[in-house]
Amino acid sequence: MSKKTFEELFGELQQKATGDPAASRTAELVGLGVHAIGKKVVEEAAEVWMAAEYEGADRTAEEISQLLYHLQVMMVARGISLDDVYAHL
Ligand SMILES: N=c1c2ncn([C@@H]3O[C@H](COP(=O)(O)OP(=O)(O)OP(=O)(O)O)[C@@H](O)[C@H]3O)c2ncn1[C@@H]1O[C@H](COP(=O)(O)O)[C@@H](O)[C@H]1O
Repeated sequence: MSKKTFEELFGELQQKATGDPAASRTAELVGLGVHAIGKKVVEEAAEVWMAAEYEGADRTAEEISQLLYHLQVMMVARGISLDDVYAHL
């Protein structure tokens, strides 16, 4: 199992965003744009909901990680920093 913090993943995604879309899912998604990323955010949010209602904690945690990943990709695509988000927490 890989372990990284929310902040470490965000730094990695910022680096990957300008890389080769064939080699990086992040670069591919950023290239596809906000509309495509938004659809993934909604899809992953629904999967979190379904896992939480009908599956175990491990599956729910996995879906939450995928939702957080796609939210971070949206942040990178829109030029939103961690501090921009933390300012609202
Ligand atoms: N944490 C993630 C991560 N979570 C989810 N995903 C992507 O989200 C997908 C999960 O969504 P789905 O279950 O809907 O999969 P899918 O149906 O195949 O997706 P679609 O092709 O239909 O959109 C995975 O297959 C990955 O493509 C992630 N892709 C990358 N990361 C991390 O991001 C970093 C950079 O990754 P790259 O940009 O790929 O180098 C690395 O540390 C990765 O571990």
